[in-house]
Amino acid sequence: MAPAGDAGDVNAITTEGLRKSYGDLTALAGLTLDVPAGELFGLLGPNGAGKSTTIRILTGQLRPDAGTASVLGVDPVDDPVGVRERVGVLPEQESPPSFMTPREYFDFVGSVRDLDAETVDARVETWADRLGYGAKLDTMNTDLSRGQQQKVMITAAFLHDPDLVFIDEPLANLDPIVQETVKRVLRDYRDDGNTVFLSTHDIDVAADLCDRVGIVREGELVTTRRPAGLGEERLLDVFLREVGADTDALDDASGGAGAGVETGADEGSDAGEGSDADGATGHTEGTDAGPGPDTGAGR
Ligand SMILES: Nc1ncnc2c1ncn2[C@@H]1O[C@H](COP(=O)(O)OP(=O)(O)OP(=O)(O)O)[C@@H](O)[C@H]1O
Repeated sequence: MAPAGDAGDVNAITTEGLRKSYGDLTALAGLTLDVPAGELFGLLGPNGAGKSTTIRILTGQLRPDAGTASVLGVDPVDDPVGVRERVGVLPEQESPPSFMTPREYFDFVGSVRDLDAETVDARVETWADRLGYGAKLDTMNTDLSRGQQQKVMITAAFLHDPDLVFIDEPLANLDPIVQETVKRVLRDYRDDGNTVFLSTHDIDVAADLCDRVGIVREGELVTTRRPAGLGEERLLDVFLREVGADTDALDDASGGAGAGVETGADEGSDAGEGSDADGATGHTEGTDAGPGPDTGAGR
């Protein structure tokens, strides 16, 4: 774990002009962002906006076509293994291996992570207790519920005690009780001085959980906001405006709509037109009613 004093001192993640295309399809169109160490950051965007692509590049699974990135001071393009050694990763909808029990899976992860057996046992006990699935440690993974499998995957992502974790859609398909447990775990982890980078298309999750939210639209970061500092404005309103949503198509925007909305390419976004608070990151920083200007350089 990172020493508590490190929080906010440096950026855990920096990207500059990340671009990625799959054939003719542009998934990332120059994504620039900074995430300070010690922040619980959420990348929020509609389906297909480029969130998973961003995480895959930052975790060294995918090479960008252009642009630069630094993760805990390591370049994920030059040294993808170095990044993966330092961070925890929980991809969307990942399940533990069907032919193992959780305990066997953690032993496997521990050996890959070069952890001794005592350390693995102690950490597994702590995490299983914390997430409330200790009685299932020797049950086949296929016999676990979806929520229990997600808890196993969370434990695996945290097993080597990384300073930074990437989690793609952390609460998808989890019941409200498990969601609250996972939120608490992520907040506690942040409170210990570590960094969380999550992606979601769920505005309520982003608003409730994240210190700061970056809204991504068609492969570009169009604004960042601190949900706690929004005042009367709702993150939903900011999201709908920034992604250029066709609000006429929404039956009732105030009823939690927004996830999965279609983007209109040229409508309603002020991408790139607002004040650029830090001048260096090149993206629009939104009005921040929080403790100070949201420059992306501190919490
Ligand atoms: N391997 C691939 N080959 C071709 N196209 C891809 C590939 N991976 C992603 N894409 C496309 O790139 C775009 C961005 O995808 P990405 O998965 O990064 O979006 P996302 O914001 O994570 O979406 P979601 O919220 O639906 O998971 C989408 O249009 C997607 O169809």
